[in-house]
Amino acid sequence: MALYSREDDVAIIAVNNPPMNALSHHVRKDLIKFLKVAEADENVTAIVLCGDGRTFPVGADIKEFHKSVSALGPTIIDIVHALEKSSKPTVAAIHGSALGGGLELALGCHYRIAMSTSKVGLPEVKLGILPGAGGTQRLPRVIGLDNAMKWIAYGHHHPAGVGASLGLIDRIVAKGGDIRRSAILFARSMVGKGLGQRRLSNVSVPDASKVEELMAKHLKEVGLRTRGALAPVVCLQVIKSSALLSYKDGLESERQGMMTLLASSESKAQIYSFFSERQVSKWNAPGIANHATAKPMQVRSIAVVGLGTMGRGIAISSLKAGKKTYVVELNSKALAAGVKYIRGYIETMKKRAQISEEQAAAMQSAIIPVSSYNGIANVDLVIEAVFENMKIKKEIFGKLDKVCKPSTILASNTSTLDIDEIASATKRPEKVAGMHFFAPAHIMLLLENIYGRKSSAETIATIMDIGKQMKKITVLVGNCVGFVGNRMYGYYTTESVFILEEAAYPEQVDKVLTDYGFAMGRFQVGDLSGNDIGYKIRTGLGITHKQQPAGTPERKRGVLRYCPLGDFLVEKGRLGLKVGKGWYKYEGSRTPIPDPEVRKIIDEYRTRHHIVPRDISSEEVLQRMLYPLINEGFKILEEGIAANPWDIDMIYQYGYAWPRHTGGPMYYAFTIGLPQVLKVIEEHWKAAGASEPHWQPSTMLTWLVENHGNPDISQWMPLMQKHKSKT
Ligand SMILES: CCCCCCCCCCCCC[C@H](O)CC(=O)SCCNC(=O)CCNC(=O)[C@H](O)C(C)(C)COP(=O)(O)OP(=O)(O)OC[C@H]1O[C@@H](n2cnc3c(N)ncnc32)[C@H](O)[C@@H]1OP(=O)(O)O
Ligand SMILES: NC(=O)c1ccc[n+]([C@@H]2O[C@H](COP(=O)([O-])OP(=O)(O)OC[C@H]3O[C@@H](n4cnc5c(N)ncnc54)[C@H](O)[C@@H]3O)[C@@H](O)[C@H]2O)c1
Repeated sequence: MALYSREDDVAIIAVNNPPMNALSHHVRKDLIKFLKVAEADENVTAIVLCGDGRTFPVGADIKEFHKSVSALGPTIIDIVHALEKSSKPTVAAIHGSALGGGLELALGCHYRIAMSTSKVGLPEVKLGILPGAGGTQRLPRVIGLDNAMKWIAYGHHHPAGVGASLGLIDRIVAKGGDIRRSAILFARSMVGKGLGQRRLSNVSVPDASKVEELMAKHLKEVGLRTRGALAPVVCLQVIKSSALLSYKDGLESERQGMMTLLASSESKAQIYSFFSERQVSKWNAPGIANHATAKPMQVRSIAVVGLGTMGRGIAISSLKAGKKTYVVELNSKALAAGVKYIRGYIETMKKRAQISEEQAAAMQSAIIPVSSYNGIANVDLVIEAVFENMKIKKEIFGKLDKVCKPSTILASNTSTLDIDEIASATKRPEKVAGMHFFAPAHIMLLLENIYGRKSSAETIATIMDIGKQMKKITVLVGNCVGFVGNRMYGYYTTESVFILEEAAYPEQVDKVLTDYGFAMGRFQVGDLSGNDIGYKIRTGLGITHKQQPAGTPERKRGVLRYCPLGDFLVEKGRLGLKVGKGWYKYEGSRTPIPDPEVRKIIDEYRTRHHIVPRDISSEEVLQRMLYPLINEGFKILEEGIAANPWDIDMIYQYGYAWPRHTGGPMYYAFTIGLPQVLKVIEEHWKAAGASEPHWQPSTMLTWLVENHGNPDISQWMPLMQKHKSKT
């Protein structure tokens, strides 16, 4: 709802719809009603619009989208027009954030004042839609076409100070000031001044003459940065109309653009992603605990053991979260190198103004270098990030168990190993868990937390809370080889080399993936992270080409199909970008260049095995890359390793750069339709048989299709649970 009050001659209309003052239908009804009251009251000379509680409205109520209620009048644009038409000065008093429809309301006001700490923006594009209450027409009239294109096509939130420098905000109220009082005084001071040019629909776009040039520039940038997504392109086209058409016709173009986007699968996927991102924090470890019942332990200090690629980033994340951070290497040279990197990185963040001088100083003084486990006896949490080797990890956990105080939680950053086996090296398995960060750990937003068979409720709640404090998208999963992310990814890479064998070169496969929306294809990613990583894992499993006794068939490992092309590359020193060659070659930059040498390796291999390469369609490549991964996702759900399909989707969006506008592997399967996905998987299974188990259809997928067709993704788990409880 909204609240109406008077401060002498100034009417105050405050949106009151906790937690974020979203502009739900009932709020819109109140706003229009109170604007009429204020307009009719002759004792009112000016009107202040504000938000109660945490914030100014942050936009339309996203829960109403794709439901008819979002279209029910009064709409936000009706309120924008009522604010603008008012004969009395209207002032938006912004605290917290003014986003989306919230900022559009503010653009309807004649004036805008904001707290210096506030954020403003039109982030609709991140929901796969556009600002649909006049924002595409009004923002360019204030901040110019060039800025508006940037703001709307990327949807970033901007500090109010930046808005002020562009003329969007008329006055800034310093931190600690009273925004409502300032707005009342400001509104009163504007009474009697002309409102004509304050009504944005009357104003023209300042840089309208540059429209074609700006359009070309932004379309190019958007194409590169938000590959494959429709909304940024439609946003730009609609903003363009603000420079070419009347306000009224521009609004019509905005309405049509909105209708197109609302009907797209992309907006549904993005809205799903918005809620999924928030849903994952409501974790559940069945039979142990959940987010509502378990209490985290207070963690003041964290020790990071191993300062290689991962440990350094984890230590920076810990320092950013304000923790006293012990950094551990047994070898003094390795310790010094790790500490130097961490200290240097903090200074770089300071230089780039990503952190203040005080924060940098606090982080520097919170680093405690240690070269023996005894030095970390009293820490609250240890995160181990040493070599991926079970024997070494068990040895370290055994030692940590003896040295650390009984309450210390011991976590491993292993990317594949069994958490229960690691825990078995301690006498405190209830205090052991996995915290799987992604490289680079201080940049990547995903944290995949793993609970073991014996992890306690408090341990799980604590690692989830630490993820939140580190500002990560933190997803809780159960224990299995590779957990959720890497277990599924394994089949993606397996199938990719099978495609090379049969039909395509790396650049062809990668092109299909980038056309789908990935920033990079599978082979470019391999080169970037290092082809030796996978090689080490395969070596651990004893399956690389080199490890096989003479006479072993090149294309078989036991009964399973195998393709050694990745082994050949590594054995020829083609480790990836770091050495300038891998699946591609690199000539002094990160740009991958298709390499005739790689083609030769593939061609010779095909000839040796009498494989005649065949034509392969992009559709087949995409299905073969994505469907085994999806199939494995269903197996993971079936086994209870992930509690919900959106947990998997968030792992893929934030850990593996899955294009957000398709929602994630599980949501994408829902979009395609489960029956169609199952049909393709079954065809491959029939053709490949037991030698390619990743094509064996998941029982859950099969059951869902046979009994429910393509049920809504929100129903997959309830339907399965109901079914299981009956059987
Ligand atoms: C059937 C066909 C009909 C066709 C008719 C079409 C007509 C449609 C006309 C539409 C006009 C469009 C108007 C406008 O242009 C569109 C919009 O405004 S879209 C919304 C734009 N705004 C945003 O995207 C902001 C979203 N929110 C955030 O980014 C963050 O919440 C925040 C503001 C940065 C704060 O972050 P945090 O502090 O971390 O808080 P949380 O994110 O955890 O949020 C707390 C809680 O609030 C819920 N919530 C937040 N914003 C909204 C919202 N806009 N609507 C609904 N709910 C919201 C959030 O989900 C959390 O709740 P929980 O999920 O934990 O229960
Ligand atoms: N590199 C990645 O992309 C990535 C991603 C996610 C998870 N992981 C996992 O993180 C862990 C570390 O990987 P990495 O890539 O950082 O390895 P790395 O080889 O870069 O670093 C390992 C570090 O551990 C140190 N070390 C070894 N034994 C030690 C001991 N007993 N005590 C203290 N320090 C010791 C080494 O000196 C080295 O600095 C592995 O389990 C790996 O699977 C790696």
